[in-house]
Amino acid sequence: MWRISKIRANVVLGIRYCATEAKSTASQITTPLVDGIPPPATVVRKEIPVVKKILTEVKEQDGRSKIIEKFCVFDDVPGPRSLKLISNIWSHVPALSKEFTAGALFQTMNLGKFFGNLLSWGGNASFFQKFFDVYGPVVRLHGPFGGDVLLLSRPEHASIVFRNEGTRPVRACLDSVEKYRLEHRRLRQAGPFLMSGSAWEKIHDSIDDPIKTSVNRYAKPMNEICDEFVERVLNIRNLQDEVPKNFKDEILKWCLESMCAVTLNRKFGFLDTTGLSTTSDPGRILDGVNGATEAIRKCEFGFHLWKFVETPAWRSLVRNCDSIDSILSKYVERAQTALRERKDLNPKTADFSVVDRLLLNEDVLIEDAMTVLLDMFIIGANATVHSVAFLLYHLAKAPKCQKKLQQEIDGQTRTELTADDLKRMPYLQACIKESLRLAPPIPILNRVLARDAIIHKYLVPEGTYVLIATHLASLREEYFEDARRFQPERWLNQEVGRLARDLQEFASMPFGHGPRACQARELAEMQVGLLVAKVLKRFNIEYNYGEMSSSNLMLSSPTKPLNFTFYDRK
Ligand code: HEM
Repeated sequence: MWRISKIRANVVLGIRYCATEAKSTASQITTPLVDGIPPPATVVRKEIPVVKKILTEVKEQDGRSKIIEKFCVFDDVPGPRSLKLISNIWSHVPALSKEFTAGALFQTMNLGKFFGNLLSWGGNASFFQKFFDVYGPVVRLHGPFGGDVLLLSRPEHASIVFRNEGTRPVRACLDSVEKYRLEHRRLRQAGPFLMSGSAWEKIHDSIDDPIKTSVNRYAKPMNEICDEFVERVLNIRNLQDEVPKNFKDEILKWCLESMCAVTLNRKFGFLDTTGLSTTSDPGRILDGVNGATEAIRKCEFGFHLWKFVETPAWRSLVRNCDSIDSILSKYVERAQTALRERKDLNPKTADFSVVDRLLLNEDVLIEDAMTVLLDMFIIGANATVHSVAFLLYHLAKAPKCQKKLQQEIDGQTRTELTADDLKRMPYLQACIKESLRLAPPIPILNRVLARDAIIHKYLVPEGTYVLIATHLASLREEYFEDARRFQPERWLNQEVGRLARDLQEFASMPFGHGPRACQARELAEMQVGLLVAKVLKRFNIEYNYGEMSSSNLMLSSPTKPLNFTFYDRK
């Protein structure tokens, strides 16, 4: 087999023809707004310069030549010219340059004055849509501080990226959290979400089994915590049966309690009927998670000034992460002491939490276990809360679907549901998938290409940083009929959407793909499904405040207060 790099090294035949002058045309489409992603309104579509495809001819060993591929070189990938200009200026400032940094793109985004109307974005994937509307399905951004970025969204392109991500795929994100751990705390690891290479593989393997087995092991406490959540709703709703505007905090409390049960096998009392004292451990964890999330969003978005000076957002990140760390480390140390006193240390026969299992692993230090915990409590919890919020919202807005789901839930006679029970509820599973299709908590995946790949007939070199706006693909009519409608039934059919079977999985990827896909997918699906099943068993839900969308590319969250109305079911 000829490798692409070899092809490049060989003869490249053909002449690149001059680009035609860019013209502008306008098109108008009106479809409803979904999750903050407006359909392309008045789009000034640039005519992409026509570049003649290049015939690639390779010399075979016997000296004969053979044309094996047609492609365009990477330089031909269209993208905003002004960025190229900025790139040239900034390339003279090597101190700012960092390869593969996700920040490059977000810094780029802030240079909005160069894009005129492109700047009017809502902080979510709609920004990317504007690039695609102007430049087509494959867009190259010349990162001003180094590291070009390739923007994609289509399933056929995503499938190529994932085929070429290698066995230890590299994902780049959350530089601020990485700096906090590696430079500020001087830990040896940045955490499972952020690490790469063999260190990532080691920690990945060490948490895989503990997380997966916790799904069944902790079904009982997870059920009890969902029941407490239902009680909490009864306690906090007003005379009109509406819950307070800060209901997102209640979902976060449920999620953290559930997370503590699984990771530390311990009850914290986040959902206590008497409320949470801000000085209690659960109160401080809640504040810490909220504060850290906000600080990370601020740091990751816009200019990464905190890389050079201590900005208020950076200080807040440090303060909040330190606070969560100091509380949780107390419990991790207690878990370690308890383990020393235990006689049966065989994970197959004894009952161990995720943290116990990590501590029993000789390769894992306490500080490694802490980074795992913090990733779960900040990144995992935010994704779960977002998923629950939008599932409740979509069901509230689709009463027929809500009723159909309630019928399925009522068919369950057991009060304590296991992951298997939930899997046997196809409509519930379809509702979860559909809600995640419309509002994925992580709307953009990223990878660094592990080898050269041909994407849309462009030869994209190894090492290119690729952003895949998977959310935008999920909203395309080409792939899903009536794509902006919450229609769980579509997942019950054999043929989902309009794509060939091998591409269907790339049209909606809320948990990512490949070796770096979400490690807690089963756990998260269990938690979300269980909570919604318990809530709908007890209540009918309404949401009376218009359309909800989500903001932020990093740790995204609903844009409106979640003051649902929970009516008792008759
Ligand atoms: C419904 C809720 C959740 C969603 C939609 C979600 C989604 C994702 C996505 C999209 C990724 C990146 C995948 C990729 O780049 O291909 C990811 C990674 C990850 N998630 Fe989740 N997640 C959720 C909940 C959780 C929870 C609750 C935990 C922990 C208890 C968790 C732990 C992780 C970890 C450790 C990774 C990094 C995996 C790696 O890089 O090796 N997630 N998640």
